[in-house]
Amino acid sequence: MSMIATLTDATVKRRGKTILGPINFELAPAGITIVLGPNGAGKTTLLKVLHGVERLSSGRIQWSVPDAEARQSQAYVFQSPIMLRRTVGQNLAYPLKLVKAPKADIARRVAAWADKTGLADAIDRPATRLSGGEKQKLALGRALIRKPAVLFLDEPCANLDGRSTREIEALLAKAHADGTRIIMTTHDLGQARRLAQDVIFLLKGQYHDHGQAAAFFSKPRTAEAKSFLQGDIVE
Ligand SMILES: Nc1ncnc2c1ncn2[C@@H]1O[C@H](COP(=O)(O)OP(=O)(O)OP(=O)(O)O)[C@@H](O)[C@H]1O
Repeated sequence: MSMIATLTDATVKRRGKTILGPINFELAPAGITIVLGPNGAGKTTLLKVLHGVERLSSGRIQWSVPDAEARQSQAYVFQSPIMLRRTVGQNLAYPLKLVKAPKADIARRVAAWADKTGLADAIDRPATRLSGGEKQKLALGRALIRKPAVLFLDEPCANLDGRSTREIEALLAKAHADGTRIIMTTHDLGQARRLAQDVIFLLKGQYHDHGQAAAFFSKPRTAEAKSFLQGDIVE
């Protein structure tokens, strides 16, 4: 299922201050979109708005399917994933239990995803004891196990070593190849270059630029985007 999101004057205000918007754009139905921008630019807020967990102060967001259906077919991976105080296998099984999948189906898919995430040997271990990289892979497996149409990720590789980062990027590339639409934030420009098909560049809560990744990285259109890519402080 492909879904398009349309934002119309989408604005988020907190304590009287506008932290996002007004933003107008249409999110294409496929691909890997990377949201870039300095700290506090509104990246997390935009992701939450798209997923429907951050309330708009004004304007609207409309998915091309009814809201409940859109939410059902989306998954969100937080920067610091919350693990259930249960085993790795039970964490993977959780989203399938919520939708009352048949037991045999759950067992089969949990085994497959433990394998895909490199956690097969840890399947009976408490999830809270995993390393940071393992937790993030588990969170990703738990998000992908229902094959979401859209997957949001907020800095999925923050504080991870190169090996875990590479493994997570491989899982994301595979999910994308299997038809999941990916929208993620990262502070890692190398990662953005490796994964992005298009880039949304936010600045001070504004939708500053949006373009194909190759063009954005090789020929940024604005002075701010250029400075950002050079590693300068942009505010
Ligand atoms: N509940 C809130 N109340 C007040 N201000 C908030 C709230 N949530 C976020 N903000 C502010 O809104 C701005 C945007 O925050 P957001 O987390 O979306 O930015 P970000 O681009 O994801 O930042 P970072 O790269 O640091 O994660 C920041 O200035 C933040 O301090």
